[in-house]
Amino acid sequence: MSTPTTFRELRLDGVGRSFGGQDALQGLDLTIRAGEFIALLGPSGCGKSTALNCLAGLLPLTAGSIWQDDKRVDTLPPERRGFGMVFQNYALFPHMTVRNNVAFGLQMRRLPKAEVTRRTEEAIRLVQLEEHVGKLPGQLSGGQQQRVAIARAVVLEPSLVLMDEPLSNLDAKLRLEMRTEIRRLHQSLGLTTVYVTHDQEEALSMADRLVVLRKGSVQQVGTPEELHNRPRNWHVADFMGFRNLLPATVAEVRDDHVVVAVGGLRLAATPMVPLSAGDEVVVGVRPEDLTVASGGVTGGGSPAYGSSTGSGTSTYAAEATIEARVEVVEYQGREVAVEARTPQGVRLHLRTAERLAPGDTVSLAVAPGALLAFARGDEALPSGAPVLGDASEPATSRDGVLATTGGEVS
Ligand SMILES: Nc1ncnc2c1ncn2[C@@H]1O[C@H](COP(=O)(O)OP(=O)(O)OP(=O)(O)O)[C@@H](O)[C@H]1O
Repeated sequence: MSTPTTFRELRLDGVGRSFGGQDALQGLDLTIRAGEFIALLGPSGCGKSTALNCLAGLLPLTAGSIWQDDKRVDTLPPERRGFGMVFQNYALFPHMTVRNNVAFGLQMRRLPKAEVTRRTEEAIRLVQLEEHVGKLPGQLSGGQQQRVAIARAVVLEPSLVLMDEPLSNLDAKLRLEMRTEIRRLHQSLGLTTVYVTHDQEEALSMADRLVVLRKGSVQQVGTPEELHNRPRNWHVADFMGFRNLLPATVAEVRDDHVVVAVGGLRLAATPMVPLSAGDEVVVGVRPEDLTVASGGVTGGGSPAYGSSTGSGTSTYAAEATIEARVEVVEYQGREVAVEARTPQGVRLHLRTAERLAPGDTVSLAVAPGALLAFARGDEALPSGAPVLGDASEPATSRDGVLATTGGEVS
């Protein structure tokens, strides 16, 4: 089956939608190139589904326009846009077999019987459901049902496929399998796909480009690598796994980094925006970029993991370190997720293969370049953000600054 993409690009121009005067989506500018896989990503209520429904034609716009090359399409009804849709609730016809569910759209188009049969069989083969063609949806697993929904959408050879959290009803293992499956179909059929999810891992692993939304506004558009390495602001960073977000003050501006005062510590950070001394910022680092310094564990806690003197995993042992006391340890297979607190009251999240136990004291180092500094803005940090002691009074001298900029953030 070939799915000819019938446009070069689809352009959203200042697209907005409000409900009773409240903006659910505002000023969405986005150009989707044919063949791209775009993920709309963001927390619940940020406007992802609104954006998708505007694209689909299920919601009229209250601002802006949508263009397929030179043709305006936001004024067309859904059925004339030629887009395929796959939703979280796959809404298959329960009394129809898999074959008939997939064939239904083609029959509605009154295509010749032989063509309906040929295209239906091909779509079923693509989603690997040949053995199940005669079954009713109720006789299939959730993943198989979702495959039927995908076959039903792609059999119509849509110019654009819209997917709204299609995997959220599936268990963790199936979700992983279907991710690969959807990506494979996207590639092999040459589809153009817009995929809504709140799962950053899903978005990063599947999409060519991500659009991060927050409160109805675009925060950043970029490739997975760009968003992962250079989140534009701390809201995007929060979504990209920077679990440690701390309010801080810029103490000094140096050539390629800034020194920030944070919870009684002085740390070197990579500025994500131009900064001056005295600026209020948010600094962020991922749990996996906080490493336990060599020989940096002192036992003393409960034996949940067996307290350890730790052989150390850090390559930055020569640098200054942050002392913290382990409070919570969660087993996560090869690694543990740890919550620890500094004497100044800074709560930190880290991931480590060290066998830590609550009560242990650890010396932590920040991986070079991994601490990023963002403009503060006037919004509260996310709940669960580390708790601070006194951030205004650096306790350590200039010599105690953690050198974190040995490796540039690309
Ligand atoms: N029909 C509606 N009437 C009024 N408000 C609405 C309507 N649909 C959505 N909203 C509001 O618009 C905002 C964005 O909703 P939307 O469903 O697009 O978010 P979302 O990012 O898809 O969230 P989720 O992941 O929870 O589905 C929310 O504040 C929501 O309450």
